[in-house]
Amino acid sequence: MKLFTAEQIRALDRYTIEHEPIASIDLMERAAQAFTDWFVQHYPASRPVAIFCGMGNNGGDGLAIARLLQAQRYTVQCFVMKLKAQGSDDFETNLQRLQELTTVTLLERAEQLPVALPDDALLIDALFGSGLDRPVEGFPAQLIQFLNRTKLPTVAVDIASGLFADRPNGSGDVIVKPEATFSFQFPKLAFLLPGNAQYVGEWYVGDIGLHPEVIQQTETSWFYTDAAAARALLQPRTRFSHKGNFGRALLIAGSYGKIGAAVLSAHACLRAGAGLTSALIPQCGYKIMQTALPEVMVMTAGSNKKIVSDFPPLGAYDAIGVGPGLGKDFKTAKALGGLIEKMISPMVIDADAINLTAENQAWLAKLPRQSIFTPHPKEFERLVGPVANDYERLARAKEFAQRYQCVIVLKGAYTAVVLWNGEVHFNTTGNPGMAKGGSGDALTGILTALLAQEYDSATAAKLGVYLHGAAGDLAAQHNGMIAMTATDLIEQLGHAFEQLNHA
Ligand SMILES: NC(=O)C1=CN([C@@H]2O[C@H](COP(=O)(O)OP(=O)(O)OC[C@H]3O[C@@H](n4cnc5c(N)ncnc54)[C@H](O)[C@@H]3O)[C@@H](O)[C@H]2O)[C@@H](O)CC1
Ligand SMILES: Nc1ncnc2c1ncn2[C@@H]1O[C@H](COP(=O)(O)OP(=O)(O)O)[C@@H](O)[C@H]1O
Ligand SMILES: [K+]
Repeated sequence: MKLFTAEQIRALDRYTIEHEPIASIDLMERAAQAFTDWFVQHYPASRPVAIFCGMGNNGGDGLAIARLLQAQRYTVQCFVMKLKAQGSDDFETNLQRLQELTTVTLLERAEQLPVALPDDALLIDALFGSGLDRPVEGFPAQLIQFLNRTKLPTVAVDIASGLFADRPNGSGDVIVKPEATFSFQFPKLAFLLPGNAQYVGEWYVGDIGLHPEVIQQTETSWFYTDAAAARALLQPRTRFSHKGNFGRALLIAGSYGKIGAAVLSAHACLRAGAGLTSALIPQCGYKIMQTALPEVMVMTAGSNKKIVSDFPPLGAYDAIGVGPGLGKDFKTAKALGGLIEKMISPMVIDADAINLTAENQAWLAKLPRQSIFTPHPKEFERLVGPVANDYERLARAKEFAQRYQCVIVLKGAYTAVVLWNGEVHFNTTGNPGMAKGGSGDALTGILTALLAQEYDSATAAKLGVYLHGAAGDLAAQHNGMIAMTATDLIEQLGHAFEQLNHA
């Protein structure tokens, strides 16, 4: 699915108005109706509702929502933040329509705050939408601070007031903190960035019927991978397949005390469908791996029993994943540098292999094209240096992926898969139960398995990240987010594939 900037969404609105055609006031009514339909499913009519409206089209939505909720027997109080004499045309029309039914309270200055609200009120924030063009100051900021201080559950219309849809806010910006956001047609880029979590809450998207043709034609480099998008990436496994079709995968992982990382990544590799899974691990892990995973072929190499310090010829493998629990011994580093020089097919580079690459930046030029890096935010900063905010992180990842023709998987909630062609694909699966040691090791195994099955790097990364999160979601259903482990996630991979197959 595509993601668009606020400016592009405005253009899509305009095109729809002109070509559907539909009057802009009717498009606003459609948006307000979509919000209202969602709202009545989530919040009971027994709770009083207070709606705070600005004077642009977001405020116009708020006024229409007030009228529609009243028709659904909600008790609604409506406030308009009056900053100027005249609002947008559709705001004014909706103001008139509402005032024929009920009184609207105008808020113009700080002395009118605090506004008395029932203890069980639900707040709807329709002060500013995607038309926000500067940080909020003065009276609007005081009003937002008041709303946040009430601690009453708040739902944002389209986007929380004060939050920029597609560029960074300043650290002191005043922004509504909603428990949920209901957005029109598309999620905003801002929703997918970790720094904005408190300004988004749970987000939902409602279809308002923007013109499908123009959505298809409008170019973007931002996407998100939902079930339909992931389903389209899946290759069928035919009746006549044999293990040779599904590739030989190798994990290079583990060190003394971290053999578990090697076991987890090899286990995930098996469950993600590699034909043959091998592991190159330190000698001290030999029995552990053979016992834990009899399906995995194990090699040990090097004189130091605690680390992997020597790589035998590895030409026989279709895909190699390196890094989980590997450690950063200088002998390991030397062997890894040699491997990177020799390899020609894409590799998965995770954890300590990322940290070692960060310390040996000369390797980057020699890296097989289309290799996949899987850094969490700290590992990414080791690779490229400090970044100031989520937007800069994405920009730096794009630069890096383009320069070294690789894929960067920026891990976190809404993991971003950044491709060498400049595309960014946000993942939609996963949950905080995965923020636990071992989840990342599982991802490395999955990606290596998909590369071994001849998925190209971009597809492997998008599909693998989706399946990893989907398996994490199933593990959370069965074990709960608190108790679930990386092994639980891996054991759900089969169900995650099945679920996707039938999506
Ligand atoms: N036809 C459309 O364009 C549709 C638009 N919709 C709604 O329209 C919204 C966008 O409407 P608008 O473009 O009118 O924008 P807003 O409603 O976000 O408000 C923009 C107004 O606020 C002013 N403003 C911006 N930042 C400010 C600040 N920091 N302090 C004080 N004033 C500030 C602007 O100068 C402008 O007058 C969307 O978020 C959505 O809710 C929906 O009704 C769907 C259809
Ligand atoms: N809140 C969250 N929502 C979704 N996925 C998450 C969340 N927190 C962590 N994850 C996922 O869990 C994995 C953690 O990986 P990583 O940080 O490398 O941990 P480890 O190395 O301990 O396994 C990543 O794939 C990340 O995207
Ligand atoms: K809003």
